Amino acid sequence: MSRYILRAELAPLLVAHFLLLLSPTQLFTSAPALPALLLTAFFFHRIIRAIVRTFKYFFGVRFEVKGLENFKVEGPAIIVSNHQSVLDMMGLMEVLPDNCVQVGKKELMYMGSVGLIMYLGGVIFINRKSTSSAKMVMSDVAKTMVAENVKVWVYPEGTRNCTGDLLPFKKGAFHLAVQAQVPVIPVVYSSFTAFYNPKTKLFTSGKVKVEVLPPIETKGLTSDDVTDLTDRCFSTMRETLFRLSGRPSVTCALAGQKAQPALCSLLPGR
Ligand SMILES: CCCCCCCCCCCCCCC(=O)SCCNC(=O)CCNC(=O)[C@H](O)C(C)(C)COP(=O)(O)OP(=O)(O)OC[C@H]1O[C@@H](n2cnc3c(N)ncnc32)[C@H](O)[C@@H]1OP(=O)(O)O
Ligand SMILES: CCCCCCCC/C=C\CCCCCCCC(=O)OC[C@@H](O)COP(=O)(O)O
Repeated sequence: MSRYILRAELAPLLVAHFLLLLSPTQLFTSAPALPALLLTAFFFHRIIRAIVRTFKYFFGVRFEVKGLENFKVEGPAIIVSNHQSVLDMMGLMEVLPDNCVQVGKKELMYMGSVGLIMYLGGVIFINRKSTSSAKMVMSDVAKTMVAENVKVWVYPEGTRNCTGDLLPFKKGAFHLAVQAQVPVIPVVYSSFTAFYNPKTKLFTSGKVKVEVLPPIETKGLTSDDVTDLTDRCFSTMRETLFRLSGRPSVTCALAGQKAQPALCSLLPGR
């Protein structure tokens, strides 16, 4: 089992933390608690996923998912998706494949219990302010994800963006895919703008369309191909985002070239 996933063996401590009933000593000495703790550790990901998936009923958000079969690639992969708000965590759990960890900014680790859940869940924390340190973490991940058969979920925009469009993609996810020679699987969530106001953080009920797109192979690609790969993925995801959000399609005349937003912002429909 993966080194990342194995962080979940600490999950029983989290249960105690929440329940505030048992001290760590009691936790480990209490014989009746042991099976429950082992079960929690073993099923940690499933438990968290199941809990977060219930949130949609309280928030009135519904998800319509297509293309889940595209996750059925043999072995590891990089999953890239658009990131609009913290509500994405519900969308993440709707489709999250097994043995998949996410890349997150390191500040999230210090969010108390939620940070602890993320740590235990195997989130790979990076320092966005230091490209060199983020690159070092990512190249370590490139080695271990193959050895341990783990999929890695990255938000290539690098920050939340609820404008109905995509921000320029950072290249880390694509370097990672090329270094590990694993496919990139794009996942697109339709725009929340119809039901969510990121400034006031107020939202009404709404439906989110999710599409898992076919894997993009990286076998044989080198670091020289990363910019092209990033642009290709950006164009495909942007077209899908617009289609799912019912926005006029961008047949980006520049898509075959460098289709990053600096250029696409010049197009009609923005
Ligand atoms: C069921 C289980 C429950 C578990 C618990 C629940 C889990 C929920 C967790 C949810 C987590 C959600 C987290 C959301 C976030 O935090 S999003 C923010 C953090 N994520 C990211 O930032 C990822 C995207 N960013 C990147 O990939 C960046 O590229 C980064 C690596 C951070 C570097 O940033 P920056 O310098 O700003 O970007 P550039 O892409 O422009 O890169 C600069 C140049 O460096 C080159 N580069 C980049 N990466 C590499 C690399 N790995 N190797 C070699 N070179 C690299 C890049 O090419 C640029 O150079 P050129 O311009 O091409 O010359
Ligand atoms: C007994 C257990 C009870 C469990 C309850 C479940 C709790 C939920 C668990 C895990 C999911 C929480 C994840 C919250 C992560 C927030 C992600 C997020 O949106 O971060 C912002 C970051 O991307 C970008 O930051 P900026 O836009 O640059 O600023």
